[in-house]
Amino acid sequence: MSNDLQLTISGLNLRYPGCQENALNDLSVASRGSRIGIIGPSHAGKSSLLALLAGIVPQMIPAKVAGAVSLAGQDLTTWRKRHDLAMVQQDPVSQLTGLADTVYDELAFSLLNQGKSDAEIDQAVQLAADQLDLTGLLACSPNQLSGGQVQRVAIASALAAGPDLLLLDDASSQMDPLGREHFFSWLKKLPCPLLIVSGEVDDLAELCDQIWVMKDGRLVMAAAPQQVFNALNDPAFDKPVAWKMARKLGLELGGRWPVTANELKKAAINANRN
Ligand SMILES: Nc1ncnc2c1ncn2[C@@H]1O[C@H](COP(=O)(O)OP(=O)(O)OP(=O)(O)O)[C@@H](O)[C@H]1O
Repeated sequence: MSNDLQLTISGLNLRYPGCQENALNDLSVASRGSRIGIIGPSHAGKSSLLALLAGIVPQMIPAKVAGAVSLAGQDLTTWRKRHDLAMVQQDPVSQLTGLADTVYDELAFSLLNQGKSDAEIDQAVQLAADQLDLTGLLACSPNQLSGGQVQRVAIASALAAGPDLLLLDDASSQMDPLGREHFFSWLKKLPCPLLIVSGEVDDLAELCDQIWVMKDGRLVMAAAPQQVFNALNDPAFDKPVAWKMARKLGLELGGRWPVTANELKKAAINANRN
């Protein structure tokens, strides 16, 4: 699989038992690039979409599903049999094994199950810990950690197994501002494709090749961040700070308001030249 996500969804409908409404309604979209951000208000269906891609729905959480999903030209079920997909859910504590005495053991857990050697496990654990800034916490009990630290452990555990695709559902919600900044700059260097649900529109604008906008189980728009935040006119969706500043200062770039710090800088330089 190339680094592009190559995810195609056609006419996807999902309804939980006993519900009157679909959680996903006739969703059709094709990914562009390797890092896709998903935004939307509560109940938009963001978590349901990720849970379906991960196989949690309908395997563990029952739901009626119709439509087609393919990854790299294979249908989702076939792709999942041949590849590793990792998902970090909204509540990181529920994702810890509950069996590990230390953060090291927690990170090693899935690798042990994969039958890796001690040396391979140690190398993968040290690398994942280093990437998520957890090296100093490897000897600690997972029970002693803050919410943001638990989120980083859950992400490092997912990463240690070397997934072909990473799904992150609001995985930075409990991190402090500095932790979140490190986390998003680390995501930029991630070698595998990524689908990330987050309310951090500034970070998503900087990180993502494409943003999917969802509301009430429907896809409202799928486009590059600059296109999305310039076209969205719904108060339910926040705009990046760069967009707000550019609009206040009248700093356009190619007929649109910038959405990243770099774009804002370019627009300011252009304005000074003219
Ligand atoms: N296990 C479930 N059983 C029944 N209904 C569910 C279940 N999970 C989600 N729903 C419903 O499906 C709809 C979409 O929920 P979902 O969690 O996917 O949205 P979301 O965009 O992730 O929302 P949030 O941002 O609040 O997490 C909601 O109406 C929700 O109540």
